[in-house]
Amino acid sequence: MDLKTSHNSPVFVDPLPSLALPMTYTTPTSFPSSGLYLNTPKKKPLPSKIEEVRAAGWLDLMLASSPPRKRQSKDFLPHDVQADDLDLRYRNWMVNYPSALGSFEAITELARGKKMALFLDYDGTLSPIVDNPANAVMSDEMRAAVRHVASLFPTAIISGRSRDKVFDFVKLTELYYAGSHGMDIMGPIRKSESNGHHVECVRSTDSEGKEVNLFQPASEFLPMIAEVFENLSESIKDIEGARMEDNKFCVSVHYRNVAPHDYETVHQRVTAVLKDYPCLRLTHGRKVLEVRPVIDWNKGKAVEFLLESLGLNESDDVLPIYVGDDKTDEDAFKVLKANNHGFGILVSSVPKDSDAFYSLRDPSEVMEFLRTLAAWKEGSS
Ligand SMILES: O=P(O)(O)OC[C@H]1O[C@H](O[C@H]2O[C@H](CO)[C@@H](O)[C@H](O)[C@H]2O)[C@H](O)[C@@H](O)[C@@H]1O
Repeated sequence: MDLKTSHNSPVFVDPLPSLALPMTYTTPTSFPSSGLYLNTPKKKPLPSKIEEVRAAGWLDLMLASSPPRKRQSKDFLPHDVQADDLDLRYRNWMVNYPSALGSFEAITELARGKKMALFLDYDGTLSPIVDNPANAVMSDEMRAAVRHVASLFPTAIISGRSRDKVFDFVKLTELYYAGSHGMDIMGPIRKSESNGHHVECVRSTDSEGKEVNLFQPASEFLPMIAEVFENLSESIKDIEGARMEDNKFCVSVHYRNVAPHDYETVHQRVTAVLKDYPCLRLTHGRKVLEVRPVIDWNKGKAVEFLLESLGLNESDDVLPIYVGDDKTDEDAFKVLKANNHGFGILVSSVPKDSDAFYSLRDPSEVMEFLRTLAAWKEGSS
């Protein structure tokens, strides 16, 4: 999908294969009017051949998504040779994406004399990937490591989950939280009232009564998201292992526990429901299809927004670091790279292309990195 609006308007480019739709759709009765909203042009029916190719693209993504966890991959590998091959490929890949732990000295060189700001994804970064999303708890050790860095640097968690849910897992009041892929941000009261995004914030209070800014650029989509959640739940209810998750401004359709021969059915059912919702789009994460509003907002924009709120956006003496494992985190890596302002760290145990600069293998390495960062900061101040 490649929607480009006229000059001065938001641009949204989605690198993923387009949905095999909409063939036709009805205009929703309540049409969100947010300035961030991108009008989807009416599409002509596509020839069925192209539809098949596009659907096949999604199927490939669904099959390839999310590497098996370590224990499982050993079960699948018939020979140690294959494990060695994987390891060799990983080590070759690390030439381009060096370990943030192995390169810690270089990172501290970059950080010297600068204010650091930390942005952390949740699933797959602070908690390991598990079969049931409700069980993706954070360990006490990880919580202590996050609390420690948050006492030393401004720290935010930016997750695809709803903000409330991610807070329930993390339970730390000293952080900022952005849920629903950045569409629900509870951040500090902005230092400057001028804002390049021309967005509106609402004053609110956090769980401790502290004054905060609440920014929800997709709030007009809430009724539509609630409706699509119901329709999708109904539509996939007979697919064994498929699971819905309500993330407030977006919806997840999980297929981690679905048999691979049913992946196509999951995709078909989801796209069939979405035909009636042209202002919602589908993206793909780790064994999850994510439905969200077509607005020009993502984790990258959330990082820019939070940096601005913290008064850290226009200064050369700031080093933002974003740690994440998923495709949606790439938007944040891209922003830091494009602005030449800080860098991303990709959490991955397999080689993959990324706009991150460094890598870490898994959440346990993330924890070690956070601890090392805190120890360095304390030792240097
Ligand atoms: O931005 P994130 O914090 O990484 O959230 C992205 C999605 O994460 C969760 O799903 C993923 O983790 C689950 C628990 O380990 C796993 O079961 C699932 O297969 C993964 O895709 C979350 O449940 C989703 O709603 C988020 O969109």
